[in-house]
Amino acid sequence: MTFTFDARVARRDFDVSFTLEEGETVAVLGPNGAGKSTLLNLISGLLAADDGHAELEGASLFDTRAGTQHGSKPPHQRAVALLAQEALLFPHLSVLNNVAFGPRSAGARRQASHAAARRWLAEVDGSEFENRRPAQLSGGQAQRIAVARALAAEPRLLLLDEPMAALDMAVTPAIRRMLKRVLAGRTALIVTHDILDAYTLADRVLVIERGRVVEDGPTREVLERPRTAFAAGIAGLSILSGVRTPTGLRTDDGIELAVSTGAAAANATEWPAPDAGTAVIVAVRPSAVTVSNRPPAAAVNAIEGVITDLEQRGDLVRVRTDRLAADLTARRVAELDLTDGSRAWFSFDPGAAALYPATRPRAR
Ligand SMILES: Nc1ncnc2c1ncn2[C@@H]1O[C@H](COP(=O)(O)OP(=O)(O)OP(=O)(O)O)[C@@H](O)[C@H]1O
Repeated sequence: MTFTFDARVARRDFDVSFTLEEGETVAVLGPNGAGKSTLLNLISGLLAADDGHAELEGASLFDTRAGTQHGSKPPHQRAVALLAQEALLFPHLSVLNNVAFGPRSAGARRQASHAAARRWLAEVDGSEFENRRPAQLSGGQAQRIAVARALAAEPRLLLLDEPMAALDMAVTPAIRRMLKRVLAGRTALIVTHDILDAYTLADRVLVIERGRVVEDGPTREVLERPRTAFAAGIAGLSILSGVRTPTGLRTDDGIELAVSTGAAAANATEWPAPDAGTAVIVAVRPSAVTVSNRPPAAAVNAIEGVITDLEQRGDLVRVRTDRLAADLTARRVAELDLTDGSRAWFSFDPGAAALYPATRPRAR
């Protein structure tokens, strides 16, 4: 294990433990106020835990169990680099000297630190800016330089706090590509609200809610078989929980649903279908859901819902209820006269849903 973390902060109701393998990039997802920044601040040394310990490649970052002599290491001695939303470059230094700052602070001579800085600038496609001042860079260019500066300090763990959130949408694909390159094989945690970042950059996903880890698993596993409403929401799926029956499941509110789990099913589970009686979850894509004003005669799975929200998404409208959501054309929404608070029937084909155990098998 490269990194072990276990900490509590009572005044923030925070209690989180997890480990990272060498070279693993993990996306941290969670709603506002969940504790994502608290986690990064504890690791980087900007916040002290009431109780807990963290170890990076055998070196203790903090350990409340060990008494004062093994207490908390100051941030600059942790071999951890934190990349914030804003680039936060030193305004009075050139780009080259910004990137050379880490190696210089670690004792490298001017020439060696400049050579290292040029290597990292090339890595982020930022060589052409080496003589500029931060004020002469666009947001995307500044963020590239901030990445080079963080990496030039040769951290053993890189923390990224929504690194693309403050950028113009037009530059995010290029920055995401650059991050994919530099994060390959690097031990890193990236806080993001973006499912594309998670898929592109992370091997694994941790979902944090109310100061607790509520999901932890390989990226595809968490985003394609979510167990919590938050993960389902970010993955754009509707989930219903219930108990496995011979033909599908009975939801917690007593609705019988049929779900095909054979190899021919669209979302066949990768492990044997759960036994009857076990707690299961069914996930349905809004694009697979049909909406009608009356109970559909032939539909196997039909659930009546009260519409809570209508959201225009490109050429479709996502119609949400407290149970299922559907993507419909605006014309269809008008034909069905759907508005907030109105009732409708939402149905889906048994082969269009994924059924899986409510508890995730342990990844490791
Ligand atoms: N400086 C602070 N002092 C006291 N409580 C704080 C402080 N900062 C955050 N909190 C509380 O700690 C909890 C976790 O907040 P945190 O900022 O870590 O969440 P977050 O997941 O990073 O949220 P966001 O996505 O909004 O940035 C919240 O209840 C928050 O109100």
